[in-house]
Amino acid sequence: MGEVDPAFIQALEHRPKPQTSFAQGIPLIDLSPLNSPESIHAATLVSQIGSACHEWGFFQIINHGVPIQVRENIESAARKFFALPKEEKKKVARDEINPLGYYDTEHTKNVRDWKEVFDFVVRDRNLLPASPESDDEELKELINQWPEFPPEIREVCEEYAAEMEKLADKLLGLIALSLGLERTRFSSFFDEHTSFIQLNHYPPCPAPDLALGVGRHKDGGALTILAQDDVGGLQVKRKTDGEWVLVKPTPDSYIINVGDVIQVWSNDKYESVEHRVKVNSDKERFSIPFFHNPAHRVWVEPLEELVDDHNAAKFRPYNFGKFFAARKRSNFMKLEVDNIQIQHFKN
Ligand SMILES: O=C(O)CCC(=O)C(=O)O
Ligand SMILES: [Fe+2]
Repeated sequence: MGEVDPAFIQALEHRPKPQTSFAQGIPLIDLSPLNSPESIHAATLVSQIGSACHEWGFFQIINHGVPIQVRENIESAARKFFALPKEEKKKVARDEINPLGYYDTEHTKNVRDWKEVFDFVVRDRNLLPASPESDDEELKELINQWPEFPPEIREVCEEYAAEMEKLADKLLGLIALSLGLERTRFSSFFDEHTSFIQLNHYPPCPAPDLALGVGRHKDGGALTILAQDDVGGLQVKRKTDGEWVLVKPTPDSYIINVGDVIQVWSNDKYESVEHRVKVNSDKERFSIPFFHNPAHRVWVEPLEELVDDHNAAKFRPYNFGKFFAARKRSNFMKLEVDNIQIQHFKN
């Protein structure tokens, strides 16, 4: 196995096949009708979003309204930060008390990911349950740790986060409409949202056929908005045939995916789809996901409008904060048990 620590090695059935071509058919959706006064265009957009959520669980958007400069600023700050010596990055290392900051030890399904990360929350000093235990009512504050270098990092991250909140609001409105609900149906769940942003760096890997940048997983929040660079590596498990397909990078676009919470709210009409990240032996890759999560107090369950006598609720309610705390703990260290999944709440 040469230079690669066995902690990174995927089981045989999860190793990526060599793959050079990009997938066809992942929907590319133009959001410009949102700025058009003609509602006919907006109706087409809503149906495109609905089909994409139903058929793929993933889509890309263009003309999304996020200024290119805001994205370039955070991308450039991320490159500068990850280029620092490890000792410098470790000055803002996360630990068991504070889960935010820098780390290079994430595990997905108990195999180590080939990446380094800087995490921050969008609402600083936000509250989350202190532990996943249901009888523990203690809450803890999430506090961002900002690096000293590059000096602009805090400002550009906060500017980017504000744009992501606006975009997420628009997307949630479209998703609500596509389910036949009011545009603002989801709004109250996000009043004190626990959304966070990750700066990801995937260094070149000497064993790209054995390790993964991020192992297969589903996102546990409501919605993810991902900025990926032009290297490529994100693979989605295509619903029609279960094949892992590579998402083609499109300049100035964002990749959107439905998370577990929308799967539950929609009572399985939309599905949170598995995905993973392939690494590369010669190129490093950067990506920036924004994970839009409800407030910790929210009990996630199928929406009453989408449940009736013919369509029973497929999930029992679960508390979002406790779910999130359980996920965070299993990412932090290698555990002997599988991490929590919405399947555990299936009726
Ligand atoms: O880097 C990427 O392309 C995706 C990362 C991802 O899926 C995640 O962090 O949840
Ligand atoms: Fe993900």
